[in-house]
Amino acid sequence: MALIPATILTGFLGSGKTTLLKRVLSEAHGQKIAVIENEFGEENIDNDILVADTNEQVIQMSNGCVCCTIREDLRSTLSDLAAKKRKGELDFERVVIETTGLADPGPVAQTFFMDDEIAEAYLLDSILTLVDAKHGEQQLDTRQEARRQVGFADQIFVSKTDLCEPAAVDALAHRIKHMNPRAPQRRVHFGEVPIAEVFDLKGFNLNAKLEIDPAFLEEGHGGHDHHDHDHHDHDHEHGEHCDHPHHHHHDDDVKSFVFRSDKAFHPARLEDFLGAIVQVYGPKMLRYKGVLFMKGSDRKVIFQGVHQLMGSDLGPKWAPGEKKGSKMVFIGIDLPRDVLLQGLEQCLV
Ligand SMILES: Nc1nc2c(ncn2[C@@H]2O[C@H](COP(=O)(O)OP(=O)(O)OP(=O)(O)O)[C@@H](O)[C@H]2O)c(=O)[nH]1
Repeated sequence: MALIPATILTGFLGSGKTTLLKRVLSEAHGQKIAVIENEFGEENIDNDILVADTNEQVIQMSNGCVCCTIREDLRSTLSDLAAKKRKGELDFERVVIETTGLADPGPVAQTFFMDDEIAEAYLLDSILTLVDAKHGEQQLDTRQEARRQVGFADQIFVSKTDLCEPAAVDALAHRIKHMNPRAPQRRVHFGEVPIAEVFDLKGFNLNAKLEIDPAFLEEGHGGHDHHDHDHHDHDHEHGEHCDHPHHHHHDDDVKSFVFRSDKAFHPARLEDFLGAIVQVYGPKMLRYKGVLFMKGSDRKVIFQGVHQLMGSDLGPKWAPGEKKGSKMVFIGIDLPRDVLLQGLEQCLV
């Protein structure tokens, strides 16, 4: 049986992975694509954002990050998918794994080489990395995950250049080129990219990966980092603070929490509250998004933001009989959870 091509889609929180994937899925006429969605935090909002027509199988992997806590889940999900395809129970031609924005692509890529069963069923086609032109410099300065995502990329897409001065975009492109001279770069506007630049790149070159991380294929690498993104106070869990790439403490200071309610939001109140919150806490708000139940609207409102920049779109109509309600996820550093949750309660009708 032919190997199933697999693509790993990475990029820091809010860099535009889902936007690009949504675009690709709606453009991939005739191609059947299985998507493995991994989200940081307990709520999978992207499910509501991605188009879910019959050509795609979207498999959710929440409550952990594929690069560490739920890496075994990734292996078994890939194994199940391949078995179902073999038996004719599922029909798809390729797999795309959208990682969390905090994932280290190394351990995710390793899954395709460490396990014989996976290696015999799949061919890792490429690692695609999105870089947010607006926030990229800062993310690369402060987050090791962001640097590793660039380092491991076979192809880099720079998003949100529309929000930046051309000189700033050029400087970022130069920096990325320096970090990863091998990967071609392309600027993408809201995920608009020819499908030929996304699939069948045959970009994954094991030798290049080994240069980045000599321990890349060592047994057990990454697999014993059982840390939990929602877990507090575990900086000292491993009893060491070295910069060794195996100990990617990407969750040390990043926490997430969820707001849920069955009541509708009062649109103006919510807008005022969020506007004020991002003024104060924007720099610490790495990512927030939600599906909202708004008073006076028969459609879902998809709301999301990165730092101070936020926006909303009208989503699909609430289906007849569907229980209306809102859910929002906030991912950030030292966010005042109670202030946010109580403030949001005040915005309900
Ligand atoms: N201005 C602008 N905004 C963009 C562009 N691409 C994506 N966005 C917006 O950036 C926000 C984040 O995009 P997503 O595609 O959800 O990012 P993501 O990487 O999937 O986010 P996480 O999975 O939460 O890490 C959304 O509001 C997008 O509409 C772009 O090229 N320009």
